[in-house]
Amino acid sequence: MHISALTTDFYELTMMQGYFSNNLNPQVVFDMFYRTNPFEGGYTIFAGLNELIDKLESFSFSKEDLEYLKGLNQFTDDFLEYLAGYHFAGEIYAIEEGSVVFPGEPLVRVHTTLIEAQLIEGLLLNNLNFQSLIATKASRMALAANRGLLMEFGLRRAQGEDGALSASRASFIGGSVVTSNTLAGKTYGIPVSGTMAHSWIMAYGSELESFRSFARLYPDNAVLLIDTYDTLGSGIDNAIIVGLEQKKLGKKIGVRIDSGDLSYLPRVIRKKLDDAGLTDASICVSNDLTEEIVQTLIHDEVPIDSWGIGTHLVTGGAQSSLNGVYKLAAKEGKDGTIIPTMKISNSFEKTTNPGIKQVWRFFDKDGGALADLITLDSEQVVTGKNYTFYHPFAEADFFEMHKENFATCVPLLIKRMENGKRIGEKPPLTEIRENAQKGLDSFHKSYLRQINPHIYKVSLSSRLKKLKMDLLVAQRRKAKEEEAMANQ
Ligand SMILES: Nc1ncnc2c1ncn2[C@@H]1O[C@H](COP(=O)(O)OP(=O)(O)OP(=O)(O)O)[C@@H](O)[C@H]1O
Ligand SMILES: O=P(O)(O)OC[C@H]1O[C@H](OP(=O)(O)OP(=O)(O)O)[C@H](O)[C@@H]1O
Ligand SMILES: O=C(O)c1cccnc1
Repeated sequence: MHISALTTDFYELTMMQGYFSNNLNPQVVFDMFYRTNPFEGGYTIFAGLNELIDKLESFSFSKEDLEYLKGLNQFTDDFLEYLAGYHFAGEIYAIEEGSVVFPGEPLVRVHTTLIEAQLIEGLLLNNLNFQSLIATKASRMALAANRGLLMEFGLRRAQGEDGALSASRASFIGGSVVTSNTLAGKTYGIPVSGTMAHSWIMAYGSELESFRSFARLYPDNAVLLIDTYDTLGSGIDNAIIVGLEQKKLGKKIGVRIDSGDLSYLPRVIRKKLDDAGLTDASICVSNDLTEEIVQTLIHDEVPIDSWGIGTHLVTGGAQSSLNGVYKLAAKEGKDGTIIPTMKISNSFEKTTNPGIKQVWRFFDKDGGALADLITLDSEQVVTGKNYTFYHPFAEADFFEMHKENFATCVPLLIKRMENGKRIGEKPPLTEIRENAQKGLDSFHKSYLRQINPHIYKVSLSSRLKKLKMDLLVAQRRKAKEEEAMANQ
């Protein structure tokens, strides 16, 4: 999957040229993390990683790309020559794609040279932010639908056809079952499916004739759209006529309702289908569905078997982006040692966590997730020991994780790329999807609920907390000394 290395913010290139000409190119570690869960929810599904790895493997500048850059008259021949030979040669540590993740945790660690690390920021954030947003939205919709059949119909409403394609991938990871986007079927192996448009019915002389024709053509997947003229006046009656004909052939039908009161209509239609002996006919609904509408309909026990959702699934609806960022966490000093770095902000919440870090997830004996601990990578976390979990922002808050209270602890960041190449096999999308479903199952449902979810605790180890505080104090002392010097 070749992506031009011009897929970068222009300031990366100007900074890179500066580093290049000043001979400033130490080894660095960048972290990708996000600060708040989307949709006011309690979690995020991490998605986009394996596509990012594919893209990084071939991220390079073509001859035309370099000519374009030359034409901007801002780059030296030496630097352009360097770019001509550029390919990503770093290491990537990342949490497994499909995992349930939380704010503040490093989801990806990039270990490479400063110049290389800078170039990939836009590509990395674009892939991970968007796909994680949509996978999370899909999982919320699938949970709201009580794991009912979620059909992704987003192509016509997504942000560009490329946005539609990656949204189909992410949505499948999060919990949709089929896509209407045929290219997503071919590209990712997602099952494709669909019903029929109003134009099908309107193209025929009669609604009945159009239903009959479709059912004969596609006897194993005939979902008849019953709201073109009059849902209760003609649509359902014609669907029942065709349904009974198909039943004699040993086939079942479905109906789709795309307008009207989606709480009232399915109940009436279910009764009519059942009374006609078509108890196995399915009911699909669509029309600007949101997770809130889905949840309300499920709560009201409306008899719906499948949900066709486009707009609010593939765009994120009310929230159209995830706020993932990419920050320098460590750099190589002059003597080759690794120096932890942090972005110090006036707000403690925006102050980053320094150093090369690991994330450990603690589980109880039944496999239930208890809390996550961010540690320095050099720390060993084992069972049979007590751990103090420090609040990431509230300086005086902590709790004790006693050794009797957890059964296992697992490191989440694993090396996925070395020398710019993927380690191991690329997992099939179905495996990533299963990982997401298994991950969700390991959390108490209070963390997953749509409104006011319980806050899952992500904490700092005592060593990481001490490093952070030491760096903060050192930085403040330095600032005070500089101020005093300036006032002399
Ligand atoms: N992320 C965190 N890391 C460490 N300590 C935390 C964190 N969040 C909360 N605490 C501390 O843990 C204790 C319990 O926290 P809080 O009251 O927020 O959670 P709770 O919802 O009541 O607890 P629980 O989830 O155990 O039911 C408090 O002392 C609090 O300061
Ligand atoms: O509503 P969404 O969640 O985006 O889902 C996709 C919608 O696309 C189709 O409608 P179409 O574009 O034909 O317009 P319509 O609503 O007028 O039928 C379909 O009938 C759904 O209603
Ligand atoms: O197959 C369908 O029913 C479908 C596909 C895309 C958009 N709306 C509906």
